[in-house]
Amino acid sequence: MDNDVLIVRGGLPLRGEIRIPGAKNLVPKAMVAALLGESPSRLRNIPAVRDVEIVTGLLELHGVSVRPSGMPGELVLDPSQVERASVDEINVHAGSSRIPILFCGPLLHRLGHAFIPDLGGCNIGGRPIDFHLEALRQFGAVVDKDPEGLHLSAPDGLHGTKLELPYPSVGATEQILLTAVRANGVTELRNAAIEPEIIDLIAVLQKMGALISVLTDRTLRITGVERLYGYDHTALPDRLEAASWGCAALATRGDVYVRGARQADMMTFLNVFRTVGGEFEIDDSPGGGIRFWHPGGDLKPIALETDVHPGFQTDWQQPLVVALTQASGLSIVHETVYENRLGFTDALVSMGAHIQLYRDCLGGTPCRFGQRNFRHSAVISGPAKLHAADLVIPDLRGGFSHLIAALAAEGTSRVYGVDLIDRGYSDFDTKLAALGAQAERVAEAA
Ligand SMILES: CC(=O)N[C@H]1[C@@H](OP(=O)(O)OP(=O)(O)OC[C@H]2O[C@@H](n3ccc(=O)[nH]c3=O)[C@H](O)[C@@H]2O)O[C@H](CO)[C@@H](O)[C@@H]1O
Ligand SMILES: C=C(OP(=O)(O)O)C(=O)O
Repeated sequence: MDNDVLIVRGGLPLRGEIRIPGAKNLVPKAMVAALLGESPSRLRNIPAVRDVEIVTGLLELHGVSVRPSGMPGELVLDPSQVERASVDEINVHAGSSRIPILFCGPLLHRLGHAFIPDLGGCNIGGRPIDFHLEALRQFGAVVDKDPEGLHLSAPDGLHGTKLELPYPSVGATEQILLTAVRANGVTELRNAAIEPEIIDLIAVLQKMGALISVLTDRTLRITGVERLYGYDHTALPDRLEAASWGCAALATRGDVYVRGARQADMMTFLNVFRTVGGEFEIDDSPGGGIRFWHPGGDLKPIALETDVHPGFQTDWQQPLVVALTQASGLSIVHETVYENRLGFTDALVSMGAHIQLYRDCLGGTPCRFGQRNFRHSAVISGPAKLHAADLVIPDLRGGFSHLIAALAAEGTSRVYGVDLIDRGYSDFDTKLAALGAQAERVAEAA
C-alpha cells in the first residue's frame, strides 16, 4: 500500500518473538542468477519485500516464469523461454530498485543485448555505477546511455579479464560475478566485497556449475564455464533486519527473540551491541535465533565507524543510532560507506535527541568523504527523553529508525511514508503487533 501512515503510541517496551526471512540483499540477486541457468531454480526463504516483486516483474518481462512452489516462502524460476522485453515495459520499473543493474551480464549472455532502466534504492549518497560500467567494458560490453536508460551489447562476446575495484563495492562485485561465470576464460577480481550475501551468491552460482575461488586479500578468481544449470537454495537470513529488531529492543528497553538470526553473520554487530550494554543469547539449535534485550540500568556510549565486511555494516548504523540516543554520555559515529546517511537524525533531534553532525572524519580512519563537505560524522549525547512527533520517512533504514524512535518516545507519533519500510522489512506491522507495539497502519487521506 502506498502513502500509508503508521500511528504509533510509544513508550512501551517491545517484548516477544518474531521470525526473520531470507536476506533482501541476497534473494533478488539469486533470482537474477536464475537467468543464467538452463534449467529451473528453486529458492527458499523468500521475504515479502518490494525488491522481490520488482525483480519478479523484470524476470517475467524477459520470459522467465516465476511461480510459488506451493511451499511457504519458496519460488521456482524457469528460464527456458528467455526473450527480449520492450524498453517501455522495462521502464515501468525505472527508479524502483538497485537490482536492475545486475541484469547486465545475464542478459548479455542469454540475449546478446540488455536494456537497464534508471536505478532506484535508498537516497543515501550519489550511488554512482561507474565501477559496474568500467568492469562490463573490460569484459567486452559496449555501453550506450540515452535518456531512456542503458543499452548494452557484446558484439565480440564477453571474455574474462583482470579487474581491481577502487572500493570493495557490493553491487560491482555481484555484477562481476554474474558476468564472469559464463565469460570466456578466467577473471581475477581484486578488492572484491566479501559480505555474507556475496558469499551466499557465490554458493548459488557454485550450485549452478560455476567455478569461483575466494582467495585471501579480497581476491576472487572465476573460470568461465559454457553452461550453467538451475539451483536449489535456501537464502541466508536477513542479518540487517535481525539487527534492526535488536536495536528496537534496546531503544525501547524491551526483549525480542529474533528467530532465524544467525550469529556467524552478525559477530561485529553483536560485539557492538554488548559494548553498548545490550544483552543477547544465541540459540543455535535448528530453527533457533538470537534473543536481544535491555538488561536495565544505563547503556554505555561508543565510538563506531561503519565499514565494509567484516566491519560494522552501514545498514546497521541508522537503527543503532536511535539506541545510542539512550546511552549515558557521548557516542561518535563515523559513516564511511555512504556520504549522506545521517540526514535521518534531523527527525530524531526534533523528538528531543541531542545529535550534532560534522563534515570531518570523526574516527580513526580518514575516509573518502573527509574534506568534501559531507556531514558524515555524528556526535550523540544521551540519554535523551524522546517525545512523539510527526515523521516523514526518508529511506529504508532511516525509516525503520524513525519507527524505533516513535516506539521509544512518550506520546503518539504519526509516521508518514511507511511503504518505504516495505522495501526491506516483510510484514513489519504484523511483527510490531506480535511484539506488543501499539501501531496502527492507515491509508493517508488524499
Ligand atoms: C541491494 C543491496 O544489496 N544493497 C546493499 C549494497 O548496496 P550497493 O551494492 O549499491 O552498495 P556498494 O557497496 O556498491 O556501495 C558502496 C560505496 O561504493 C560506491 N560505489 C559503488 C559502485 C560504483 O560503481 N561506484 C561507487 O563509487 C558507492 O557510492 C558507495 O559509497 O551494499 C551496501 C553496502 O553494504 C548496502 O548498504 C546496501 O544495502
Ligand atoms: C541501502 C539499502 O538498500 P538499497 O541498496 O536497496 O537501496 C539498505 O538495504 O539499507
